Amino acid sequence: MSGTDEPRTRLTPPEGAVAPVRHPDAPAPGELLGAHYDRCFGCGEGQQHGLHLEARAGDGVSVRAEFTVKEAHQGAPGLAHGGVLATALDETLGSLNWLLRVIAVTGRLESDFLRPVPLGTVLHLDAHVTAVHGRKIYSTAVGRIGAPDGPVAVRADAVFIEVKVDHFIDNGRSEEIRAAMEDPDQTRRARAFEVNP
Ligand SMILES: CCCCCCCC/C=C\CCCCCCCC(=O)SCCNC(=O)CCNC(=O)[C@H](O)C(C)(C)COP(=O)(O)OP(=O)(O)OC[C@H]1O[C@@H](n2cnc3c(N)ncnc32)[C@H](O)[C@@H]1OP(=O)(O)O
Repeated sequence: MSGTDEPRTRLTPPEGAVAPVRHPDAPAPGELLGAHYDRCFGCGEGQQHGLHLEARAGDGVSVRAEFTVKEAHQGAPGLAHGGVLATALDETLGSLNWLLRVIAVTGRLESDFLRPVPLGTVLHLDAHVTAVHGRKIYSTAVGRIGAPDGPVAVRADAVFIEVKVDHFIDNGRSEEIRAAMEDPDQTRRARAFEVNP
């Protein structure tokens, strides 16, 4: 990557960036996206202490997600851990890529923590893609306490970088890759492997 860039400029879409285009086969607004991997710490149903975050498609290239802060997610007593909240933002922002039908990984994630988030809170997250430039996907998210119009507790800006499926094959552990490929869940398989537009 262009290592001389200042961190902040890396979150600003460069000249020539374009508006994101929702894929024609993207799930309809309101539709549940489902997990991309059953062991994902963010969205997997098979990850006992994971966030079990549920994201739904929104209009355009946007998603809405919910995450309930559980006992295993604490940092300070009775409060969500900041890293866990960053994970919820990361997962929500990452799920946007399914509406573009692109596989992408987080390149940069910058978070603001504005209010403490108590255990038991349902965090309502809203995210959308702001721009695309080559393989770079720029997005932003906000998380509110208790209701879709609740007080803002967290927000983040991110750049995701588009990758080929080979990124996971070359870097992941073969055991888990094999298991993921054999997953009988159609949606998960599609989200992981069949993303060619
Ligand atoms: C058959 C089995 C298959 C299994 C498939 C499973 C599929 C599952 C489906 C979906 C998975 C989604 C998972 C969601 C989970 C939530 C999201 C996460 O937490 S992801 C994990 C955390 N992130 C990482 O682990 C990235 C680690 N980093 C890297 O691997 C590389 O650095 C990578 C790929 C990001 C870039 O490396 P380069 O060599 O490909 O590309 P370069 O040339 O360096 O960069 C390309 C462009 O991007 C910019 N860029 C790169 N890094 C940047 C950064 N950190 N900030 C800003 N811009 C960056 C560069 O400046 C360059 O821009 P210019 O084209 O020159 O304009």
